[in-house]
Amino acid sequence: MEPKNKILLVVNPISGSFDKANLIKTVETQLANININIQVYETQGEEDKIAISNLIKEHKPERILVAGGDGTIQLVAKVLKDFDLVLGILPAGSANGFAINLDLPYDLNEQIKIAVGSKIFTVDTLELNGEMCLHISDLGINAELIRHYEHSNFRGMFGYFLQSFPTLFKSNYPYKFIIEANNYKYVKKGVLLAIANANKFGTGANINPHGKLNDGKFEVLIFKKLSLFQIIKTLFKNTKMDSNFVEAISTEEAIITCKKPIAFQIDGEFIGKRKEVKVKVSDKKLKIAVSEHFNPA
Ligand SMILES: Nc1ncnc2c1ncn2[C@@H]1O[C@H](COP(=O)(O)OP(=O)(O)OP(=O)(O)O)[C@@H](O)[C@H]1O
Repeated sequence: MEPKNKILLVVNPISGSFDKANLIKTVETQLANININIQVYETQGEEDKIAISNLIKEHKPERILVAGGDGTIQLVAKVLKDFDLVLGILPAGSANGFAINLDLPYDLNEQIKIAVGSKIFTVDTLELNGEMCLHISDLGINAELIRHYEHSNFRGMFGYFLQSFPTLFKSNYPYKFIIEANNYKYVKKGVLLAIANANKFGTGANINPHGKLNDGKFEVLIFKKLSLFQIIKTLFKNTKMDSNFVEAISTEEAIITCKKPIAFQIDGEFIGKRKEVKVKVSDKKLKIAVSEHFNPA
């Protein structure tokens, strides 16, 4: 019998430091069992957007699956701005911060079932200086850390830890941020300013308890000081944030400025140093396949 559907699977071969051959085989086998044919595209690290876009135009898949980390999900999400297609996610990055917010299971077979399933969740996307952001971006110490990490040979969570020590010593924190939002000008000092569409970092830490992926808003979070105790508490999923440590501004639009250029990252990808970031909720939404039990609380 002719396979009834076609699915495009976009795989990042280097994300999360593991070989994707087994993953691809498992997806192929499981979907062949339900008569779905897949086409695999392995990212190259350049010109991927145009290649994926051309594959969609040529083969007209009914759904896109992505196996990679936040950077790969974001890459595919950018392409999907031009197509009305649902995205299924097979988390295969080092931190998988965005997937954690969607409560996807750890088991690959379960993930595949969900990725081709019928429950769809529509999420907001943000525009930061015109660039798409799905999850969390920041200015300051975490972006600095990602910059060092990208220049190192380590991938995976361990890389973050190794890089954190030189980063902390080299940074010029605290920074002074001016945030124009809700018809108000806030002047704040902090080590890190995060722009959060979602509420959880890749560690599972709930840094933004008020964040909802589909509320038409985002939060600007100012982390005031580098407190080892607070950082450890945050990493262990503490949901009550101490206002001496972090402050949140909820808004639909914001202009963030600082006197000197500060390290800036979007969804885990280092962008460069910036003095101004303009943020707004985009009118482009993203449709994602989620578990039947998913509740966007
Ligand atoms: N074939 C390739 N060779 C080298 N780099 C690649 C290739 N394909 C994609 N990339 C790079 O991979 C990065 C995206 O990785 P991604 O964020 O998905 O994984 P990760 O960093 O392991 O996970 P996470 O973001 O969840 O921590 C991008 O910088 C992209 O340029």
